[in-house]
Order: sequence, then structure tokens, then C-alpha cells
Amino acid sequence: MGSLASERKVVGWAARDATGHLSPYSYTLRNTGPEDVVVKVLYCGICHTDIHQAKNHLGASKYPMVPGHEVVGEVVEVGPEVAKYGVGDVVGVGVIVGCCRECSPCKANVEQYCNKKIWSYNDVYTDGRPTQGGFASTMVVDQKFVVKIPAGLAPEQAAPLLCAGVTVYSPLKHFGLTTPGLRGGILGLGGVGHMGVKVAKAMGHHVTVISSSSKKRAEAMDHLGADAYLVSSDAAAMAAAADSLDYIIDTVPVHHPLEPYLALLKLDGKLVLLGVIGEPLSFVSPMVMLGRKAITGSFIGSIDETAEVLQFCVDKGLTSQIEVVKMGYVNEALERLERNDVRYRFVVDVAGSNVEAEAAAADAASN
Ligand SMILES: NC(=O)C1=CN([C@@H]2O[C@H](COP(=O)(O)OP(=O)(O)OC[C@H]3O[C@@H](n4cnc5c(N)ncnc54)[C@H](OP(=O)(O)O)[C@@H]3O)[C@@H](O)[C@H]2O)C=CC1
Ligand SMILES: O=C/C=C/c1ccc(O)c(O)c1
Ligand SMILES: [Zn+2]
Ligand SMILES: [Zn+2]
Repeated sequence: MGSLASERKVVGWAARDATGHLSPYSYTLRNTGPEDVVVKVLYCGICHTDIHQAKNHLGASKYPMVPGHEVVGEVVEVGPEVAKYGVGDVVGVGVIVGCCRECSPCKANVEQYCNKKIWSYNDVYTDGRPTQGGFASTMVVDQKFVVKIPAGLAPEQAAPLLCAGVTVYSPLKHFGLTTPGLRGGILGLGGVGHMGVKVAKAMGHHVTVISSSSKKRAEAMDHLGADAYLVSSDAAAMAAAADSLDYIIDTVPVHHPLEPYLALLKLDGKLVLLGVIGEPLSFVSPMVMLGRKAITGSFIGSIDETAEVLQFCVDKGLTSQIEVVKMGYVNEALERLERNDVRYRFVVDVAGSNVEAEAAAADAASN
């Protein structure tokens, strides 16, 4: 344990407005409460949600905003009532850092569906301060929202599992889609989608990638292990694949038609929407009625499922495919992510970027 009384001045990279451009920003973390874990950030993945939030795609962004919710770090201090974690442990933090603990989702350990959940950034904590995410030197997090990174998983490898990994794992489990032999589709081969291919393959599914172009075909088939690859604009190939899939995990982050994908589902097939799209999506009712198909959605996964997917990846030998960058590259990385130019997840080497020194240099230059 260190000094429990002092507030910590830390540096993160924050968006100041809807341009979404990040730059160094100093702020103060709360004192370490009895159940808090202080985490020195090692790595933080870049999720498309970070773009949605930094650029105010949903209309609820507040600035300055330090994004980042695929956080892996080292415990540097714990409050007196923290038993599960100790200094030196490597831990993860994801999208949620608080919940009410009393509602039915909380009692069922699916706290991500709590109406009073607290997001790891762009939200307000119980002490009234804004929450700030993982593109920062340090975070203070309630132990309930911290998971241990299991042995056998490199910290940079673990980062994408804390959002992308659990986001595909949770609906497959919840909707009973874990049986070997199922035929699954992964629509949109990005950060979430590539984990979808890996997790579904590890469950023994026949996996079809459905992509907007043929650019990722060779990699999807040869490196990720997909069994089939469909380009969504290829009408003949799409028609040939009609009625063939038990489920589709839809990760597209922009408005898109649903009917071409509903047509790929078998009787009782499920379309699981994961992309965050702030405009209405549409379909005609016979598209679902005539095959008793379901359109549903899913939001990240619980803390329990997060621990589970980490262990699942260790047990199955799964790794994420990442490009590790320094914090000074974060704006280029966000631009490349937005123009679909990453295979498949950027992970920022936060600890290796010396964010405190860079902020001091930026301050000195502006004075
Ligand atoms: N429900 C949840 O809990 C979660 C939701 N999300 C959301 O899921 C979505 C996907 O996230 P993530 O995987 O990080 O995003 P990525 O940008 O890494 O991947 C999205 C993929 O969608 C396809 N795509 C099709 N059209 C576009 C377009 N116009 N711009 C960009 N991509 C396009 C691309 O695949 P291809 O080249 O194959 O067409 C792209 O690789 C986002 O909306 C994100 O906010 C993320 C995590 C959790
Ligand atoms: O990346 C994780 C967050 C996903 C998310 C889902 C729904 C929503 O409204 C968001 O703002 C984020
Ligand atoms: Zn995410
Ligand atoms: Zn609750």
C-alpha cells in the first residue's frame, strides 16, 4: 500500500471537442478508497467506440475526454479492503467501472446491463468527477471492475480481449451458440470481428467472414482460420449463401441494410447487432417472420465473462492480431482505424510512451 491520502496528478491524452483529436491533458485522480485499485497503465487497445465517443457520434460526449477502455496495467497500490489484488499484479479494466449492485442485472452478475452503470470514460463517478479512460498514465478503479490477467497471456495481447474479445464471447454464450458444428457469420472484419472469427473457430464453428471488400480474404482464410469469405456486394455469392448460417455477429459501425444478412440466416437464425449506430436500421417483417429469425443485440460482457474469455484464450491458445504503437501515434491510429486501415486492433504502449514527460514538453512549448 502507498499513500492513501494524497490525490494523484496524472496525464492522459484527451479529446477537447468533436474533432476527436487527442492531446496531453493533466487531471487529478480520486484518493485511493478502501476498495480501490490503483493501476499504472501498461497498454490500452483502441476500439471503434473510442472514435464514436471522441467524435460525439452519439451526441452525448463531454470534454475533455480521455478515451480508452481496453486497459491492461500493473497494480501499484490497493485500498485496505482489497483482498483479491496486490501490488505488482497485472490486471485489466474494460468499459464499465461502476454499477448500482442492487438491480436485477446487478444481482444476476450482468452488471453491464445496469441502468446506473458507470462508463470508464465520458461519465461521472460517484464522487461527482468525470471518469477518464486508459489513454493515461494511471487509473483508480473499484476492485469489482478489475480482472486479473491470467498467466500465459502477454499484457498487450490481453488488451483487446477486455472489450473486443468479451463482446463476441458473451452473446455466443448467452444465446446458446457454443455448440461445435454451428455455422456462424462475422460481418465486418475489424477489431471485434477478428476476435469473433477466432473465438467462434475455437468453439468448433464453421465461420464465414462477410466483408465489404475482398482485401482481407487471404488473411481471413489463411491466418485467422475462417472457412469461407463473402464480399457483401457480390450478389451471386450472397445468393448462393442464402439460408446457410445459424448466426451472424454484426460489427459494422455505420448504417447498413440488414436484409442482405437476414437472408443468409437459416430457420431460427440470429442476427446479433454489436455496432453502435445512432440511426434507425430497417427491414421488412417477412424477412424475420418467414424464417422465425431473430434480430438482437449485445453489450460487452460481464466482469465474470471477461475473466472467462481471458482464460478461454489461454486455454485455446488464442491471440489477438495487434499493431502496437506509442501514444504519440494515437491520432494517426484513430484516423487509420476510421478508414479501415488496421489489421486488426491498435494497442497503445502507454507505459513505453512516457506520457508525463510528453505533457511537460507540450506545456513548456506552449508557454
Ligand atoms: N456492442 C458492444 O458491446 C460493442 C460495440 N462495439 C462497436 O462495434 C463496432 C465495431 O467496433 P470495432 O471492431 O472496434 O471497429 P473496427 O473499425 O475495427 O471494425 C469495423 C469493421 O466494419 C467494417 N466496415 C464496414 N463499413 C465500414 C465503414 N464505413 N467504416 C469502418 N468500418 C466499416 C470493416 O470490416 P470489413 O473491411 O470486413 O468490411 C471494419 O473493419 C463499433 O461500432 C463499436 O463501437 C465495440 C465493442 C463493444
Ligand atoms: O466498445 C464498447 C462500448 C460499446 C457501446 C455500446 C452501446 C453504446 O451506446 C455505446 O455508447 C457504446
Ligand atoms: Zn470497445
Ligand atoms: Zn444495477
